[in-house]
Amino acid sequence: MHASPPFTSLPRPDDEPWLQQALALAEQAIGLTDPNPRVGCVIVSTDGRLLGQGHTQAAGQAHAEVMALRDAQEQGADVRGATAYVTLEPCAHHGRTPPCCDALIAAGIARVVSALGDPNPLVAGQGLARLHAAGVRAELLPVAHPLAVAASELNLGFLSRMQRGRPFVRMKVAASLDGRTALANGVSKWITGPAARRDGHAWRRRAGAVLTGIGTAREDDPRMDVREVQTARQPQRVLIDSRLELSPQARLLQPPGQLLIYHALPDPGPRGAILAAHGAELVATPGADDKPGKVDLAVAIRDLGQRGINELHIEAGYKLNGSLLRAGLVDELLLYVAPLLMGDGRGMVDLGALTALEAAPRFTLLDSTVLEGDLRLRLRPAGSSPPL
Ligand SMILES: NC(=O)C1=CN([C@@H]2O[C@H](COP(=O)(O)OP(=O)(O)OC[C@H]3O[C@@H](n4cnc5c(N)ncnc54)[C@H](OP(=O)(O)O)[C@@H]3O)[C@@H](O)[C@H]2O)C=CC1
Ligand SMILES: Nc1c(N[C@@H]2O[C@H](COP(=O)(O)O)[C@@H](O)[C@H]2O)[nH]c(=O)[nH]c1=O
Repeated sequence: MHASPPFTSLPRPDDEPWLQQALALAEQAIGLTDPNPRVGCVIVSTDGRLLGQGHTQAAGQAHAEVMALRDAQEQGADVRGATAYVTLEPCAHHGRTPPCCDALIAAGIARVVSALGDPNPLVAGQGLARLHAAGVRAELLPVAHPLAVAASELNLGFLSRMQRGRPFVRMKVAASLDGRTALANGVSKWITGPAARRDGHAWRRRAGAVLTGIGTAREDDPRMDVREVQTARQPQRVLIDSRLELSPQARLLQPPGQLLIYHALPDPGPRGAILAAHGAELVATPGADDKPGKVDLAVAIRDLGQRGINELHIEAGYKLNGSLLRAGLVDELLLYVAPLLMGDGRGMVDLGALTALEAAPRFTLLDSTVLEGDLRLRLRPAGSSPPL
């Protein structure tokens, strides 16, 4: 969903470092802006001086363009005639804050270079059109430009929600060399080392919600919060618990008011009442006839999109992982492999017995990194394309 020409144009060579800087600012908005996108803005004078910069704040607060204009003002810089580099098309609509386009126009900005068009089909292109109509030179990078790709990777969750109505789903798994995620008796702490676990928390922090299954809740009594890295807010915690079997003593219910449970019961009954009294929000999403008594995972994930969740982080056991993968609901696999063998035990993903390799899900490797002796692989389903 991008504005049509005449806006699309290749950046000039001297634009690229400023766009990179705007992207670096946008990265600072990770874990802060949900449900809004992560946006950075840099304002530069015609003779190449940095006048102001900023990134989007928490939802309801200032957007990147306003932060950059404020920064310039605080420094006494005159932004008339300057160029604003933004990682996402400035908004033209009144949301919780006034339109950024108007702020840029009022400040006398002469040129706006945007890495990405607004993916919201209801408003796409309107920001650039409004700037253009006000005499501002509005430019948009071609979608395949590496800086446009970097901007969309940073906002995959927002793009996914706008274009597919559901979050970008990242499944995290910590496994042994022989692909085990728990011993046969359910013990799984810890397979990976501290650096890999800290890295896992950085990915939790990035997400608007962390989702697990009742099997994991039962065996591990996990907290599913962000503790190992600093964060401005905790992601929403989500449990798939078809029959509302969660113990009221579960750590997921602490602190109260932060757990969302999808279940499949026609009537939540006394168990539901107890969980609700412990602060859980219960949502019935019963499956269709082929999965009676089970949560409809696609419906639950779509509901999370409606609640403003851009990136959804899954940390579940092999059963739920298998159901999500088979339903085509997984966009990325974050796999930590630790150098140990665990013998008989639980695998990563329950796919049942496949009879042909053609039916085996294949992945494309995005990147790999070593974290103090553990290996992290980031993979996407082969043939899938990100929601650009
Ligand atoms: N190393 C790692 O990265 C991790 C390891 N683990 C380990 O995994 C083990 C738990 O695994 P597991 O029991 O598979 O736990 P899960 O978290 O996968 O939860 C299992 C539950 O998910 C439900 N489920 C599966 N598919 C669906 C569906 N389509 N709709 C609704 N519900 C569904 C099942 O419900 P139903 O019973 O109705 O079929 C089942 O009860 C523990 O030992 C834990 O330590 C857990 C997380 C991460
Ligand atoms: N065993 C294992 C992981 N397991 C995941 O971490 C969860 C515990 O989360 P918390 O209670 O917040 O600390 C657990 O339920 C499971 O989902 N993660 C890893 O990075 N490495 C590991 O070796």
